[in-house]
Amino acid sequence: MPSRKFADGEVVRGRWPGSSLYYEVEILSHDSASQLYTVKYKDGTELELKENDIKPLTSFRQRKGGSTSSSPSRRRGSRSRSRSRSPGRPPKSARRSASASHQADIKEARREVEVKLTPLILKPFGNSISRYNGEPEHIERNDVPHKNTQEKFNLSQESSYIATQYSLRPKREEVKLKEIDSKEEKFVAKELAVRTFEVTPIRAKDLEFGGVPGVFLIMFGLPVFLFLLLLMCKQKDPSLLNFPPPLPALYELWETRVFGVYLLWFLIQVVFYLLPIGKVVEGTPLIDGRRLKYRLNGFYAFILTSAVIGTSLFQGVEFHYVYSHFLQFALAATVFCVVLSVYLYMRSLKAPRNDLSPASSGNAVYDFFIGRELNPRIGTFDLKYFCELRPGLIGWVVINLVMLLAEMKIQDRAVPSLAMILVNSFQLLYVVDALWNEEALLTTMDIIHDGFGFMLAFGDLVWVPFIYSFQAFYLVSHPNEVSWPMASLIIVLKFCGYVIFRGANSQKNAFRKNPSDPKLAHLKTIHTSTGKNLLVSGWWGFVRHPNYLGDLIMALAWSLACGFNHILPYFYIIYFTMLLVHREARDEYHCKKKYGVAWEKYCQRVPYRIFPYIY
Ligand SMILES: NC(=O)c1ccc[n+]([C@@H]2O[C@H](COP(=O)([O-])OP(=O)(O)OC[C@H]3O[C@@H](n4cnc5c(N)ncnc54)[C@H](OP(=O)(O)O)[C@@H]3O)[C@@H](O)[C@H]2O)c1
Ligand SMILES: CC(C)CCC[C@@H](C)[C@H]1CC[C@H]2C3=C(CC[C@]12C)[C@@]1(C)CC[C@H](O)C(C)(C)[C@@H]1CC3
Repeated sequence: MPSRKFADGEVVRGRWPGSSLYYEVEILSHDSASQLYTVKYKDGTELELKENDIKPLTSFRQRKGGSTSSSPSRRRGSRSRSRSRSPGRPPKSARRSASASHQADIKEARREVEVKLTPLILKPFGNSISRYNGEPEHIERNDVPHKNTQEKFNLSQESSYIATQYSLRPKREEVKLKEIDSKEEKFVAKELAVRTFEVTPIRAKDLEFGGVPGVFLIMFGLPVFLFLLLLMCKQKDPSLLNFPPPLPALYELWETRVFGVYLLWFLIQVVFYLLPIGKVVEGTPLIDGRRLKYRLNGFYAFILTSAVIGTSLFQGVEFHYVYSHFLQFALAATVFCVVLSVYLYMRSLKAPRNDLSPASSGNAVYDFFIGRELNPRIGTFDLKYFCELRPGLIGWVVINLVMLLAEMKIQDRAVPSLAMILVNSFQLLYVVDALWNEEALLTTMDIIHDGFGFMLAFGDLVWVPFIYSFQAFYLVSHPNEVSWPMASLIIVLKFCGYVIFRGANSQKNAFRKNPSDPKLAHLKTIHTSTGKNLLVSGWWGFVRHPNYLGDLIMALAWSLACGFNHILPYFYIIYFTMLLVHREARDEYHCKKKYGVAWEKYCQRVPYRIFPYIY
């Protein structure tokens, strides 16, 4: 008898751990001692699978959807099909009485659900794009004309029949999980009944950020607020009780030369981004199953930028110009961002529907803000991805350096103050960490969910460089002498925050990359109907957003370095708390939609969102 059933190089279907879904995999090798196959999924993930969890491709193709098997797993599969078929379909009476156009809408809606859910079935990381909490393989597809899609459907239906558990959990947890599963099925059925037509047309959606009035206010209010804050900070006594300084007229702040310098900076970053160095990776699957490619060279861009800045300093380039024209630079960046946002909105009008962001609504003002197109690209140049990490984030570090030099010049110091050194090095660490872990950006809400519009353009290109450098800007004109014991406490605080922030982010990223990573074997998970599991121990069992907690602790350390004379340097932590609390609520909303009852279970087990025992 042969000791192995599948040969190296053979393409088969392998079960995705923790789920009953099968994906195409290639057999890489077989270990005769452990009887495990090493297989490679299409997204590059390599896992070890038991023979039982591997099926030949043919076994999927030959079977028909309407199996009559009476095995428990099959019974479950067929039950689910008939269950989900009815809620996904409008009631018969409604269908009979519906007008032709309504029928067309329904067909369109079904097609949409189909298109959105297809990648969920075939790609292990596919569910992040779904706005829909359902077991996709059970959706009725009678209206789908595409042969391949039908094939995929048969395949995925088949996959749901095979419910042998590839378990990463202790056996007793299985019973609990089955309970969750059955609750989820009911939840899914209910949700389907309510939402089949609601999820499809983007116009029938809840708007975030206070809807149209909210985003209108943000778009006009934030730039004004930014200039007020910078002007206040330049005052000798920047107390909040003082009357806010008058805003200068725009033409007084406009300098074409400054705008030229800003454009030059932007172009340098474009050139660095286009350099063919660094690994190319695939992002999460899009609505149509495509995966965009991204080159990870942010860290190289940072090294090259440092070399350019170092050389310019050595050549005697006057960096003080940036400090003395700081407001002019902020205006140049704002103008650039407005032009960019208009361009993004205009081009999005021609974008195919599949390329639109799940956050877009059909309302022009709202979409201008949130971004209509999900991944606007010029050729391979990804505008959102580029702006998120390059000109603004690296610009923030350069501005901090400008402030450090300005402090030495204005305060006539031979060396920068300890406070300035702390702020500069803490924030440098933060930016380098983001660039080093660039790949993690691909799974953030910004890349997966939000479009590229005014919100991210302004956030990335104006808010980050000019507000996140605010503490360094403050220290230039408001010196703060930090004692060494105080500095030590602040360093410890920053270190604790960093450990939590990095530990949580790395743990989640590693788990999402390879759920059966042996290093994570000690962690408990909750099964979800999407095939992806949720961590319920480790950092993610402490609070539901441990990475936000770490981020906030670090932010506090940055502010503390500026002393207690004014509240201005604490603006960042106040704003950041609001941003993350709001972001957490948005993420929670999306996760609830995605994971349904499993998410509720997670919330029960991990009751606090960000701050243990507080919130
Ligand atoms: N400095 C700033 O201004 C700023 C602003 C925003 C964010 N950040 C930082 O950026 C980093 C990324 O933040 P983010 O807002 O994109 O969100 P995030 O917390 O990294 O990601 C949220 C996603 O993680 C997954 N997830 C949630 N709970 C999980 C669990 N228990 N087990 C496994 N996966 C789970 C879910 O997605 P899936 O299940 O689909 O994978 C969820 O949508 C954070 O460290 C944050 O502090 C910084
Ligand atoms: C209305 C506006 C003021 C909202 C502005 C929000 C932006 C400032 C943030 C939205 C997403 C944020 C983000 C980072 C910085 C701030 C935002 C652009 C980030 C680049 C910071 C470093 C992290 O490591 C990160 C790369 C994960 C992160 C991504 C999200």
